[in-house]
Amino acid sequence: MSNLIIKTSGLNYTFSNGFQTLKDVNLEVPKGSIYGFLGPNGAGKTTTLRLLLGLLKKQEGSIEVFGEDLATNRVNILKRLGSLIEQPSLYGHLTAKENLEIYRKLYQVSQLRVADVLKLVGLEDTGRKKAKQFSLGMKQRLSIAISLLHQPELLILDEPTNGLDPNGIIETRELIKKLNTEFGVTIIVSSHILAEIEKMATHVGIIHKGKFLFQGTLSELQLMKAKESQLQVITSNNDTALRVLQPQFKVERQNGHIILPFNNREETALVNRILVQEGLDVYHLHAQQTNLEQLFIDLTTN
Ligand SMILES: Nc1ncnc2c1ncn2[C@@H]1O[C@H](COP(=O)(O)OP(=O)(O)OP(=O)(O)O)[C@@H](O)[C@H]1O
Repeated sequence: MSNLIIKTSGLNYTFSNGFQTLKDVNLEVPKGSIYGFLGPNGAGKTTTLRLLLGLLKKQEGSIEVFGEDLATNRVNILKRLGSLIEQPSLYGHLTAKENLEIYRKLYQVSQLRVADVLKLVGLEDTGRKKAKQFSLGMKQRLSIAISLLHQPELLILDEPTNGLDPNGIIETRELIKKLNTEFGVTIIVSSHILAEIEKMATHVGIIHKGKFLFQGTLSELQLMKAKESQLQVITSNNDTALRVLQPQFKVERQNGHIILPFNNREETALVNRILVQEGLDVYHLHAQQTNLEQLFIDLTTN
């Protein structure tokens, strides 16, 4: 059996106004991953996630979740997943426990589970405090607690850190990581902030204008881009440096620097050795690590 928890093939989706939002989306979420689903606003993330939950009716392509066809096994599939697409209604005048108690009854889950999820999201000590007095991060953790009541194997979170203050963002991110590493929950989390995904995802899918631009592990993404990274060099005599490096490297002059492709640290050390052996002073030797933010811009503007 495949190790994919979600697999879509050739998903297309057009809204009734004729706007094609998704174009041949092939989403592959491996079991056990934190899958960062990245894309700028309007890229098609929410539409994709709503399709996965059966909240929008599929038009073209196929959707498999847990190896089962969503079209024919929706109820079974939904029993095994939790989601936070729109905020669940929290009752401001009730405590965390009382809020959970309401949803527990709705989902027909054992009473014992309330204490479990409260602990899981770190709200076990909130006692009589009402939800309306919670910080944004605490409210978000309570919302996630609700989606965890029925012990889902898969969690689908649409922009869970959106609108949170920095503390709330950290709390939510740490919770996502904990659910994944300690409890083995596979999580697909959407975001338009690359740096955010970089801090928690194991796998990444980048969507832009309804099309996938990249899908793979976070390190594959970094590796792909690192190949285009550059090493910047400034020495006491750049003409000489250019001459001695030329036989071995593809060197160029640029704005008072010398630049060459950055491949690995060993090559950086070799460049340094060659220059020093030539009697040059090396003032600056800097590998311009491609920052994923830049990559995101590259990937979405091409
Ligand atoms: N009900 C609708 N009718 C028509 N167009 C829609 C509808 N819902 C969304 N769209 C359009 O589909 C595109 C994708 O929207 P979607 O919400 O999936 O994007 P997103 O990546 O989740 O972005 P955001 O973070 O802004 O929600 C957008 O251009 C949006 O305007």
